[in-house]
Amino acid sequence: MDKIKEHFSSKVGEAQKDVKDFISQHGDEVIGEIKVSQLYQGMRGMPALICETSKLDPEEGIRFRGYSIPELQEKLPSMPDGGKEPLPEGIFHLMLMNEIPGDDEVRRLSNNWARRSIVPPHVFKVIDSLPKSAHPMTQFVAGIMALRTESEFARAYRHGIHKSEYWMPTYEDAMNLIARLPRVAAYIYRRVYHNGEHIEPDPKLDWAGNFAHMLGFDNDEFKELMRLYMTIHSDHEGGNVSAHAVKLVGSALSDSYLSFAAGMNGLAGPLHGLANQEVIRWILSMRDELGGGLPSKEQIANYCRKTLADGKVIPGFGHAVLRKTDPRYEAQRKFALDHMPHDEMFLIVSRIYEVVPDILSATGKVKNPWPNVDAHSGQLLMHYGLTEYDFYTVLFGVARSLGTMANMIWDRALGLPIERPGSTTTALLKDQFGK
Ligand SMILES: CC(=O)SCCNC(=O)CCNC(=O)[C@H](O)C(C)(C)COP(=O)(O)OP(=O)(O)OC[C@H]1O[C@@H](n2cnc3c(N)ncnc32)[C@H](O)[C@@H]1OP(=O)(O)O
Ligand SMILES: O=C([O-])CC(=O)C(=O)O
Repeated sequence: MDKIKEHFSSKVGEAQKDVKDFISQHGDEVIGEIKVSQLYQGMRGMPALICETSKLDPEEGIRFRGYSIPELQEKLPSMPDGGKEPLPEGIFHLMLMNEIPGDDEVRRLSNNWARRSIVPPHVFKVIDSLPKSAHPMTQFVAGIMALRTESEFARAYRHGIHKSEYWMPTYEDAMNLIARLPRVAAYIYRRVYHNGEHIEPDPKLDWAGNFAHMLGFDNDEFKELMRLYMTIHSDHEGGNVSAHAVKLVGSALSDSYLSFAAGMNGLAGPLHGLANQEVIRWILSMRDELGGGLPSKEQIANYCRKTLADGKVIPGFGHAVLRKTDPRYEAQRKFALDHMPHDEMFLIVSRIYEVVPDILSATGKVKNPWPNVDAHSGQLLMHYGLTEYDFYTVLFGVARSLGTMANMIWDRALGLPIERPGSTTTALLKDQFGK
């Protein structure tokens, strides 16, 4: 057993007992009521899941195991040679172990993932069999499904593993998946946008630094951006579409590959992760229509009104839970202010921020007029030359493996059952409430 697994293993027994005792003491307490309207509104506001790794507060935004993003930027280890941004290895350790790691623990994770990172050749063949025009998320999901031949959980289950040990092969699958995703993602990027000129991994680099390297961006500032990007996109409590899909599919004891692919299919929807590519598409088409340059506030306002009149959403704004500017947006804005305050796209994104909330509020129906994480990420990537926005959601997907896989290991360790909520019909509800 590797040291990381041993460390996790030491936490399992106590956590199992803690949850069991808690349920036996408080299992009958009532935590809320459900309104009819919530059944028609995407179950908004109904606590229905356990997710230990992070919690979203509507006003404050995300906290990972209790820590806000600025706190993580201060407390999580960064690169030893003057790095400022948190290493994604650190947030994974925090989510899995519920402890802020030290430099040694983060280095151990980097090395562990580097050792696990070899992608079997058939995965590349599966990706190569798709047309290059297939959306990068289609290629990504195909690659993840092809990786499934390596599932240790599927193999162990077939051989009759005892249920108390499910978390062990799940840990192996989760760690292997996280280790291999950057290579799969970079392969897709180089295949589609750089004539298939692939770049070999550099196992001496950290996980995000190596990812940037394989994508073809060896500039140190871009690597720092990738570390921040991977950290802040890693998790957003349990109910968002991608995390919930991973959890739901995983609850049927589908392995990490099947479950993560399901989550990625959800992330590829334009109301969820794909919004980050839609933001850049929307800005570029606004700029084209206005003949280039920095649009005035009035021009942006007119373009927003036209978008709404056409029955479309303004991408990057609004949120199902948040009721203020997303702290992930703020972290990215700070990165832009520190590194590229005069970048034209940044100035456009900033001006959009000044205009859109009033326009969305004026509709009288949008519950949160403020920007979310997706309103900013594309601008930062564009600045460093990663301009192929159809690829952006793949980056988001690689990051989301950290939270969803930490959760999956815990779900198996706690022996959580198959998910099976009830459903009802409008006719039955009408009967219940006297028509
Ligand atoms: C990583 C992430 O997934 S972050 C979210 C990324 N998605 C986007 O940025 C897409 C744009 N935003 C949206 O579509 C929404 O705000 C969502 C999907 C994020 C949240 O949806 P909901 O919780 O249903 O939002 P809300 O309750 O405020 O919706 C009420 C109405 O306002 C509309 N609305 C919400 N946000 C927007 C927006 N940005 N532009 C236009 N209309 C909006 C909804 O479409 C809905 O209209 P309807 O009553 O005609 O159907
Ligand atoms: O929380 C949500 O519903 C969407 C979101 O911001 C995320 O998953 O990062």
